[in-house]
Amino acid sequence: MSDNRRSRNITEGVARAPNRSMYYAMGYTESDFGKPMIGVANGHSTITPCNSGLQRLADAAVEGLRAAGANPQVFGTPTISDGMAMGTEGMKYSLVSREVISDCVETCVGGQWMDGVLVIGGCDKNMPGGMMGMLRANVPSIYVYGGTILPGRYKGQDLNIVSVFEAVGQFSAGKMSEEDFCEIEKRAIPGSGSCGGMYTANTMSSAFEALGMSLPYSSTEANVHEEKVESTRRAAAVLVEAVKKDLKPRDIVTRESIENAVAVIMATGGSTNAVLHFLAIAHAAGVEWTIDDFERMRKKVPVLCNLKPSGQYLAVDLHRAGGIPAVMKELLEAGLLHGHCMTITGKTVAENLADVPDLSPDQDVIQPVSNPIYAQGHLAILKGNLSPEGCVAKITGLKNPVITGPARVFDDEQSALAAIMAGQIKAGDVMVLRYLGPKGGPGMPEMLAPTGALIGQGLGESVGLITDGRFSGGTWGMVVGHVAPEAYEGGNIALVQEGDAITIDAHQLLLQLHVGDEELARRRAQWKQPVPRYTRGVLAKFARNACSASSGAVLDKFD
Ligand SMILES: CC[C@H](C)C(=O)C(=O)O
Ligand SMILES: [Mg+2]
Repeated sequence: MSDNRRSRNITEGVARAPNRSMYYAMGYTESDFGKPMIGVANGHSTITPCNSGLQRLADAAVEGLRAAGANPQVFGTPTISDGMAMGTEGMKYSLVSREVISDCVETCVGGQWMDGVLVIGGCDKNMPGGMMGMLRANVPSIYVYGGTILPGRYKGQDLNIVSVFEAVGQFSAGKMSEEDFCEIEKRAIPGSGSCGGMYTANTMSSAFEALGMSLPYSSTEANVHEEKVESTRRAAAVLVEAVKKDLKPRDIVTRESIENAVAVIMATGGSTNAVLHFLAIAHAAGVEWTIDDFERMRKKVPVLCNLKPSGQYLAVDLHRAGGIPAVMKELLEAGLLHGHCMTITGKTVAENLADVPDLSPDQDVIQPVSNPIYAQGHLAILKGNLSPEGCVAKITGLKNPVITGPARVFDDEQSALAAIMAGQIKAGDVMVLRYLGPKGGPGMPEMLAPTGALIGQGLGESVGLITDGRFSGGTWGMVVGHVAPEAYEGGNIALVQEGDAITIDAHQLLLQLHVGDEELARRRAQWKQPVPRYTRGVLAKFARNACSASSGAVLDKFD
């Protein structure tokens, strides 16, 4: 703690008297100035069930920091709810909130000259935003995930948020009664906690545990369970030890620990958003990492976990089966993790995993590496004339891994969803949803509403969908996101016309528009960049400063 704000020596200490006086107003006593000042970034919010159960975790963090001899300084971080914003104009603020949260953490830690920070978050963007802020501030930090939600129940079936999105398609296709549709809506979300499948929130929390920035087992605990409160108290004590050792985030987040995180993302079948967020996290950490690194990792890491959206189980089932340590132990023993990487516990990955038991034969959530669900990872980077910078698709478990079909072009999400609901999209079509990228959306919204409706209508395996927007972690099927360059920047996706033939090829990792270069040149000569949808405020700032999705859609990429 090289901070003369707390020293009493007569030269530096005197000048800091006004700073210290402010602390006395907060109940500090003179002896407190010898203790570390540690921030608690509290994501509690009654905006969404993902964050409505965080206050008791913030309280536990404060108790744990005080008990470990530190001064806790609580500040708030905002959130929006992806589930509530999905399919509305509000979803354009989702990725923007990642930047707002990272700026908030960086600003408070830097502005208050904190010695460490414990960040608590729940909904999707809270995790990457918090991690980016911790890496920019680079004081000893720990991430505390708010915890996953328990399943809802109806007619003997587990329910979660994606059940409702898919019910929209089922009901619109006449495959579900109105009574069932209404009951599923009311029962799917039983209380506080983040969306229960291996969707974006659980993907990022699990990845942070593998990265070494969260406590072992903590990423799959349920928000409502007491163990979540207990692990938060432990996280506070671990952080105070890290402050004493000056163990900083950039000592932990390295190219090799990011490989560990991506290996776990592949093994658990995680969200496509992890590609965008880990490009941004690597940028914040100053670590060299490109979109092609995901393809390198996909080829060598198998899918081991049977988890929703395309699998059977939820994060609470993964926790019961051994959690992320059980997955990491399988990968480490197969030589697919770097065991020497340092973690926030002060131990290496291998040391943290030393006492993890073997997989129980009584569970079928986690497969051994010797008998994986899929031999290679599911998150693939596709390229071709529609996305020369690379784009993202989940390619495992597809009945039709190659589709060539006529383009059905939409310049906004709402008209695409309306066409699906009206039965105007047929098997074999390739939907093109564009002007939804970081700049064009703006804000690169997630497309769970149309992809969920396609699944519900039974078209998930026969209709392709490509977009310069993003997908929710609940999306699966023949879908390709993060197409770059985006339409607003004049990418070839902007030149697609209704009926053009498009191929999505999961074997060749190809996204190709079958239109000749001369015709494309003719169309480009006639193309004009549309007027920006927002000219003031956060969406205008994001649109002006966001870089390509193929580099993480960050706002501070100036090189
Ligand atoms: C499942 C949907 C969830 C709300 C989400 O947005 C994500 O996982 O990205
Ligand atoms: Mg989301």
